[in-house]
Amino acid sequence: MIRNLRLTSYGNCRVQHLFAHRRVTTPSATKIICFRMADLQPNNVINGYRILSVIGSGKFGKCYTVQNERRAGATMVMKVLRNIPAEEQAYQRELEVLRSLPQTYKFATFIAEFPIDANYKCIVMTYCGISLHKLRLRNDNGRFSLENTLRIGYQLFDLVHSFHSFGWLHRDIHSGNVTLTTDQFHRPKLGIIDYGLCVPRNGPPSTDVLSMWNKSLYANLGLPFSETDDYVTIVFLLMRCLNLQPLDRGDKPFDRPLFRAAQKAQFHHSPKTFLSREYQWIGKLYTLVESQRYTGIDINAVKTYIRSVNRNFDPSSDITHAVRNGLVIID
Ligand SMILES: Nc1ncnc2c1ncn2[C@@H]1O[C@H](COP(=O)(O)OP(=O)(O)OP(=O)(O)O)[C@@H](O)[C@H]1O
Repeated sequence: MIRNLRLTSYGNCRVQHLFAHRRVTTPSATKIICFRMADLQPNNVINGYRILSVIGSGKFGKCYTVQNERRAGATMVMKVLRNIPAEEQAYQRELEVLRSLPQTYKFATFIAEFPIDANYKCIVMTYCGISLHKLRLRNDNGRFSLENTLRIGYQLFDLVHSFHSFGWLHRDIHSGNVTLTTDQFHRPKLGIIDYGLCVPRNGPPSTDVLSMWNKSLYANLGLPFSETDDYVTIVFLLMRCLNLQPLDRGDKPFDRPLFRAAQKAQFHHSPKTFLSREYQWIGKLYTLVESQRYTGIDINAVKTYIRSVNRNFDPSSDITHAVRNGLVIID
């Protein structure tokens, strides 16, 4: 305990010292700045935000939960990113999307932005809860129940539809970017985060090759990204919820883009051959979503189909969760 306190206060001094020097504009003062990621420890204060804990790291940086030091209350997220040209576009896009979205539990929204030094910068945004990826790994069998998977699918089609209505295609929907949060009535709901890969919905066609397991065949081939490609990723996310990896059979080089595209093409042609009998519904859901590629999604038709998977069960009901050893879990 005492050791922790010492470490914390060392870290605090260092960061405050750093900001004191940032206010001085002489060249010699600039040289003193020597921020390291290691300075971001629980209890340190950066620009008025007190760090609570690390919640994740990704391609672009590290994320922390923080609280405003002066107005303790809501937990927020601080994303710390390296200041390098290769990441500038994603950084600017994330800011643009955060600023454009309405204040709701469904999406992260903008709170603040500031540089730490010449090498690092931060975005502070609203906190949207725990990712489905983390929640799934809390279960011994690494999966959610069929009922909760259907509830997740039922909600996600509406959620992505709502995201599109604000003018963006997400392009990176996966279980690490979908969170379990609560609405204003404290009911469990899903949220979508991480907007660095977004493109405007009605902008110039985006033809990046997105060669990833959870992306559509079309995105893997670099064809213009459309709403349908975001919806197709929901189908792959549902497979993950059930810990299914039908495209990655372990015996082939699935990590190679060309091989992956070929596998995707086979799946696209005949999803049922990749899935056992109890999971045929996922293949049919995939085909239903893809069949609407050129007509525009009919969300009600998709939700009606999800309802039909188990007629004794209502997928619009709340996702069931519990607390085990102090951690929220979804069964
Ligand atoms: N607003 C938020 N609310 C809750 N958790 C968040 C939020 N933003 C980020 N996180 C957490 O931090 C993790 C990494 O954040 P994010 O996905 O934005 O980073 P990234 O560097 O863009 O990662 P990726 O590899 O997914 O592109 C997320 O998986 C999530 O656990």
